Amino acid sequence: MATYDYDVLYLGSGHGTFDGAIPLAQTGKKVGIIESRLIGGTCPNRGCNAKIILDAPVELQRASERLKGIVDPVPTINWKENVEHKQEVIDKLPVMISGAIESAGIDIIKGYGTLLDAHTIEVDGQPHTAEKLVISTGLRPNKLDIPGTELSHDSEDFMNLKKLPERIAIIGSGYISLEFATIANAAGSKVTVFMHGDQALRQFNQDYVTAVVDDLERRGVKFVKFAGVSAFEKQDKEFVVKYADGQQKVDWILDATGRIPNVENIGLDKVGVKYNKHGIEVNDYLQTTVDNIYASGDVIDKTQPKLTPTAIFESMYLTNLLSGQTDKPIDYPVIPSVVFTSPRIAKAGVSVEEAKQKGYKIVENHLTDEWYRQIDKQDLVENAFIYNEENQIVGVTEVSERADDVINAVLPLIEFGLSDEQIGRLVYLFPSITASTLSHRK
Ligand SMILES: Cc1cc2nc3c(=O)[nH]c(=O)nc-3n(C[C@H](O)[C@H](O)[C@H](O)COP(=O)(O)OP(=O)(O)OC[C@H]3O[C@@H](n4cnc5c(N)ncnc54)[C@H](O)[C@@H]3O)c2cc1C
Ligand SMILES: NC(=O)c1ccc[n+]([C@@H]2O[C@H](COP(=O)([O-])OP(=O)(O)OC[C@H]3O[C@@H](n4cnc5c(N)ncnc54)[C@H](O)[C@@H]3O)[C@@H](O)[C@H]2O)c1
Repeated sequence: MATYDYDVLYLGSGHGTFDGAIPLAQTGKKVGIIESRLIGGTCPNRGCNAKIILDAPVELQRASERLKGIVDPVPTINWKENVEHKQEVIDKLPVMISGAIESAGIDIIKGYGTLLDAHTIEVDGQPHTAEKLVISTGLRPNKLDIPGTELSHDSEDFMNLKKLPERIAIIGSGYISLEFATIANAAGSKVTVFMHGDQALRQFNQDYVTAVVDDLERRGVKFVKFAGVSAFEKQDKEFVVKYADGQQKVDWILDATGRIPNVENIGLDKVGVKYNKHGIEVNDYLQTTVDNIYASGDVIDKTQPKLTPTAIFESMYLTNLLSGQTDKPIDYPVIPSVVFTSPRIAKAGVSVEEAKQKGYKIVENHLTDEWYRQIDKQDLVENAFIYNEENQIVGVTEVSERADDVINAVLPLIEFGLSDEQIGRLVYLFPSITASTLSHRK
């Protein structure tokens, strides 16, 4: 039998890898991780963690704005300090994650890996072999294929800006666009969002999205629908966005038109791992078209949302599969999702749209005047609970400043299909967002 350097070798070190690789090594497997950039991947270093730190002062500013007269004055955001604070907090993350990886006895191999054959990944001319490989190379920002595309920037560049540009153009109207439009607008930049069509955040309840977009418009963000952005140009110190109805001068351009899988130039074709423009093709065991090669995280072509909780769940599933603790296919739980605008929009399970198609019961609540939400004078609180034929909650969505907490609170009720009687036995702290929200569930 062939001997390899490792039992399992991961390509990429994000959440699709490290959450599962650490417990896998603790089962006694010899594990290696190859990473070309910062350990921990996108989420801690240039995604979720970084973004939510930049957003914290926006939350504070919004709350002070609503409590004007009680809390004065409404704070302004010091961009430079905010970015420095973000950096100080996130700089510790790759160090901490590397420490946890190495304490578990895992080798970290720094460099860009390319598959040579089904058991070998080469880094800087050095082959590393393993019985099983896990490809977890994530996504990278899309770049519009238009003249002047090199003049635009990505989400990572935005979060590292030392000075906030006076005028920012954001292309696209998905998660990154709306979250960053919120942050830049609150910090004082003039933002224009160039939309592909006439709908932002298409995966979310459109009534809630419209309310958030209207609020951003009132705050000065301009939305250009069916923009048909065709070119970027540089004129002296300014940049010009050319679009269907004309052109607009700005100081900085953010291309937020989606993220694409890192599947090229890593040797997948050579070894026969199939992929397409959505990512690597896997079966229900996260196994690729080559038996001993698996994939995990955002790089997989999947219907599940490409988010950190999904990547963590997949890497933990592979821990169990590759250590022999399960031989069952992956069984995804309900994966919640939130867009960190202010107010936020969050959801889990069956959507209102699907519920209408299926004839499910929909309980809609307008909770702006509810006493708990009036503590900080929230001016937009709407939610919807979806019930199936057995009267179990199968979906929930909310727009409010606390929408993320609400969805987390309702999630176990959906995932475990609790009956009304069982939910009645859950006694929550009072006063609290969970107690307040669940009292309006039916
Ligand atoms: C701006 C932004 C904000 C986000 N906010 C949220 C959020 O609030 N909540 C949420 O759930 N999700 C959020 N996400 C998504 C989240 O970051 C991803 O779902 C998550 O990071 C996926 O983990 P992963 O391990 O699959 O990929 P990644 O974290 O991208 O890790 C892949 C790693 O592989 C490395 N790599 C690639 N190719 C090679 C190679 N050939 N050799 C060596 N190394 C290689 C890369 O350098 C990278 O470190 C956000 C993403 C972005 C961009
Ligand atoms: N809160 C979160 O969980 C969070 C936050 C940020 C990012 N993310 C992750 O990162 C991924 C990428 O975020 P994103 O906002 O870049 O992608 P996205 O898929 O959410 O949005 C892309 C946007 O670009 C638009 N677009 C596509 N092609 C275009 C074109 N040619 N011209 C103009 N617009 C075009 C789309 O219509 C859409 O509005 C998300 O899907 C998500 O997985 C998650």
